[in-house]
Amino acid sequence: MAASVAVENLNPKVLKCEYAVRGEIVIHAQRMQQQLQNQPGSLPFDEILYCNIGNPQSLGQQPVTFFREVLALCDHPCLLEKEEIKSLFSADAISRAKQILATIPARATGAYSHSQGIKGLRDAIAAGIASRDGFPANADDIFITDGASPGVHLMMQLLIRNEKDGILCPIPQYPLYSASIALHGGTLVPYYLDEKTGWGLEISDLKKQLEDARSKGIDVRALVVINPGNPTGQVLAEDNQCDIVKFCKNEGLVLLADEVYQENIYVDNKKFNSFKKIARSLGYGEDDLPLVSFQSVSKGYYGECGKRGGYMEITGFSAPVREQIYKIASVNLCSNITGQILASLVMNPPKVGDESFASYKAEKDGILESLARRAKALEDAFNNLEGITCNKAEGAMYLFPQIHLPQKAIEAAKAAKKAPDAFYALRLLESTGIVVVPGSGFGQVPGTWHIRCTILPQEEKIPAVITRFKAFHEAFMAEYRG
Ligand SMILES: Cc1ncc(COP(=O)(O)O)c(CN[C@@H]2CONC2=O)c1O
Repeated sequence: MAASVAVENLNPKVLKCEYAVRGEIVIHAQRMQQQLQNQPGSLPFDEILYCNIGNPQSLGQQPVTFFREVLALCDHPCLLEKEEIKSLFSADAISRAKQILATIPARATGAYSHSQGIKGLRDAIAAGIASRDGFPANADDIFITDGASPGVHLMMQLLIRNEKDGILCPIPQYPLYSASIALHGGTLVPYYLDEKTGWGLEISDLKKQLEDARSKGIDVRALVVINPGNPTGQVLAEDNQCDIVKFCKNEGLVLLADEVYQENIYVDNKKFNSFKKIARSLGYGEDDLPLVSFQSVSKGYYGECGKRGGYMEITGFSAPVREQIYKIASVNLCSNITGQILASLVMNPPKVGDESFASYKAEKDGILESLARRAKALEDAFNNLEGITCNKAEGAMYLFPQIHLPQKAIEAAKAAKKAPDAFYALRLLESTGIVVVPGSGFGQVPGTWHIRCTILPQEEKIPAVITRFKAFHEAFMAEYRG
């Protein structure tokens, strides 16, 4: 009997969806990793180096002690009754855990919570936002989510009615956006970041792309901005942000501000400004601009990807629309409580004077300073190689070098039925065990080819990554030089 379920009879939106961060190169790497385990010594390297995904703790980064102390105590509250607890946990972690448990009905982290998240934790998140921005934030505007991803999907589900609804997205973009737009049957309206100006965003290009889409009957609903950028690593200048906010207000667009890398800033001449702060600084209030700000516990210096925590702050929507957003959130009942607690902690870390502040700050600074050194070392290494140009990683966790491939390599890729950058990434993997994502997985100016490489291998491994990469690249270019 023919299979009742086959690719041919699946939802075409699922078939259209792509997510390169865990695509064909990574699948091939996992097969090679299995081979290394079964047949040690059978490949020209002894380990696979996953530089494809922003997953810091999988590459050895340690979690922040204070956050984990609080999580442990919240998940096993009877520990708090034991006398020896004082010798095992810091006093401020103990008091923070008690404070958090007091906001959880029945002190039960195993119970469903409010569909937006536990009110006391949303209060803490709102207080953290207000402290960061210098403008008020409201707990009722916060939806705590299982990472930023579900928040993005929820907003695409809300805004996209059919393929005539468009979402303006940066190119290169983080493929959650193209995947979610495809899954919800909408249209991605691209705006190109300018590699020559450090991935700058030109309002004139936004306007041109918007008008072009509208001329084709596309109802453009929203503008996605990823700041700091993934895969591009740029941090937007404040005046550029002001122009973006004004553009959205003037064009009647929802601003979807992806700010998951807000703590990952590596250059002294840039700082993170939330779009909420920019909008309020321009005098725009609730009635001027629908703005959704996404945050996550997966990035920053905490890197708690697997705990699945984050939030979206929703402002500028009418009460009836907010009710619809709440309704969608309630279908999933609630996000996981560990992620909720962690989201409140990253927005309210230890302060000066707290017992844990010194150790917390040492851990935080140590991680961020090391990330900055790794970013610089890899950027310099890429720029010292023939046929590679690489913009600075001002923030986030990635470098996105352009590979100027010889024509012969492009022809070889064509013969292999692969995009040139995927062909290059596969050869890199097979030769060195280094896993990167081809630029075609993020979108790029036609005729340019890139790879995305994380800055996450532990610092002591970076020289080996550079050595291996350099040897491969020089051999590859020699093989295909015209
Ligand atoms: C810009 C951006 N937004 C949202 C997310 C989703 O994060 P969470 O759902 O975990 O909160 C990521 C994850 N970064 C992916 C995952 O690792 N590498 C990446 O490019 C991201 O880079």
